[in-house]
Amino acid sequence: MSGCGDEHAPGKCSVTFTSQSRHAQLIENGARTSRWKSNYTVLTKSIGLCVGQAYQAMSSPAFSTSWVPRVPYARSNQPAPLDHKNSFAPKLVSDSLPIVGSLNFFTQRWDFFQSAASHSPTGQFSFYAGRYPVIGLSGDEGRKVFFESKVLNFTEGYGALIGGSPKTEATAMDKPESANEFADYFTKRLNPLLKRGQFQKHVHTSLQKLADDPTGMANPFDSIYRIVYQITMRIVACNEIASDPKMLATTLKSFETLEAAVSPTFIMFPSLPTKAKLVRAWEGARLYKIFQNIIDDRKKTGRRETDALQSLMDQGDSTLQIITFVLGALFAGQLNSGINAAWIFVYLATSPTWLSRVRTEILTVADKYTPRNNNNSNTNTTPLAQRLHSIPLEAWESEFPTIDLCLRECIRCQSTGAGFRKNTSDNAIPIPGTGNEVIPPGAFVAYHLGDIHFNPAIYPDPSRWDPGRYLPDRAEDQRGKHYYVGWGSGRHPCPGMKFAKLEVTIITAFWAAMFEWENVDAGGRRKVEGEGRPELKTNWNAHTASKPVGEAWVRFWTREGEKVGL
Ligand code: HEM
Repeated sequence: MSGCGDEHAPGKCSVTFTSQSRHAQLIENGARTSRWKSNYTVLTKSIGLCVGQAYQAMSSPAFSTSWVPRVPYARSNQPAPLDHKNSFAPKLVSDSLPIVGSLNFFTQRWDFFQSAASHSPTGQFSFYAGRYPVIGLSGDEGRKVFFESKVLNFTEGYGALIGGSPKTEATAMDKPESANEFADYFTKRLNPLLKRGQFQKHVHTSLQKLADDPTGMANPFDSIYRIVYQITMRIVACNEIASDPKMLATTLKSFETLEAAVSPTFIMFPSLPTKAKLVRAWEGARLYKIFQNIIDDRKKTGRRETDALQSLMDQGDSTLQIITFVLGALFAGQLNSGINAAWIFVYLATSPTWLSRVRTEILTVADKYTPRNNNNSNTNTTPLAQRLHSIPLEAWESEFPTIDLCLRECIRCQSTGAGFRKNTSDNAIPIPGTGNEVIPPGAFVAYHLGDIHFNPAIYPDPSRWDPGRYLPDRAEDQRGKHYYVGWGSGRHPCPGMKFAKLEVTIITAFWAAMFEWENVDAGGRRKVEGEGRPELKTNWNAHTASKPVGEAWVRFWTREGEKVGL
């Protein structure tokens, strides 16, 4: 494999994704001897194919080399067809076409999962996504296997079924849990960055700019989404981009193009040069180049900044590790955090009860850290938003349980996608409760989060946004194992949760402290909506958290009396 350190490998070498820094070092050495060759390899093998895949990018801390012996098809790039006669794979769905497999998996994902599960006697089923054999899991037992099995590989599952090809002969075969190593690496890098994040300052400044807009109208899926992007860029990446509106816009556009460039044909025919693949290679290369130029410039000129990029460089991380961390954080976090941060405002506008609870919480915490004034009267003229600057990081993390409930419920309502894994072991994995059904070696596995989150038996009236579900008297999420999987569960909990919660909590608190708002149509007319039932609809067939169906507008104005507190 060119440009990936062949010269270091006595045997066959392939590009895989592991968290082994030794491997990253080999890549770096390769890059020094043949920079263009290496860039090209990274571009095609890593950025073009993988950066557009949020989870896979997150799980690829280093574009590393490995040379492992040839292995059976469970580990090969050629998926073997399911053998229903001998392997006890669950029932094959009826709409499986040659070559393309089940088209509804691509076009009507949630409908497809529901229908397939309901037509199988055990609730488990098989289908093909293009040429990939997939076992669809559902129900308590299916969910347990999905989230708990040690031999189901996270990276390879997402790699193939989000778009791109699974990695061949991956070291993950020998160490199925290598993805966790990355999660550890990621958490170690992320946590110190959060400490000096100065979130409040950045959020307040961005919202003040929004307040200057004379129309008093905003699309939260645009403005809040951008604020999340800018903060994420500041916390996990570099000042050069975060402080430059033009670079922010360019990189966000590349990110969105990459994110959108997933087509069924891309998954069905991963080796064909489809348009989606070319777009991803092109945009991925642009992003890669932008970061590489910044790193190179700092190294060449000795210029230093106080930002995440600098601390990663100072810790001796390689360029590839840095870029993988930064892009990985953006791809795993931006969509989920940006979309959910925007939905919170839409939902809160429908619910005076929860908005009032949120405001009470904000005021209580503000009062705790910045009493209204010394003689304890209500005459403090410091704006509430200003007072929020004194709240310490630890308090933002732990003293906003109401906002946390609101976010938790947003995530449940927006969990439209499926999770993926691959059985990379040589053994069939039994699915308990099905008699003898198994996940054959080499098969992919899919679990739709809606199976639990949209289940009316677990979450009554599931399309209604209702944070009270999680209060102790109802505790709908606590009545069974993995009943709430919005932050992942079992073997792959989300390492970005703390960061995402912090971001969303601070944005929500500042927004609610500064503004009143209501959901309106494009002409500014107020929508008539039931509590927790916005007119905007979620596309439950979407593949990830996504912008709502139809245009989303809020009309907002500065809070009366804001200057004297609530
Ligand atoms: C509201 C925001 C977020 C939500 C709802 C969310 C949700 C999730 C979920 C459900 C998983 C598990 C997927 C599975 O089991 O198949 C996951 C994993 C992951 N998330 Fe998040 N996430 C969010 C934000 C972030 C952010 C901001 C980052 C990084 C900065 C991040 C990084 C990751 C990584 C690296 C993994 C893979 C963990 C592993 O390899 O074991 N996430 N996330």
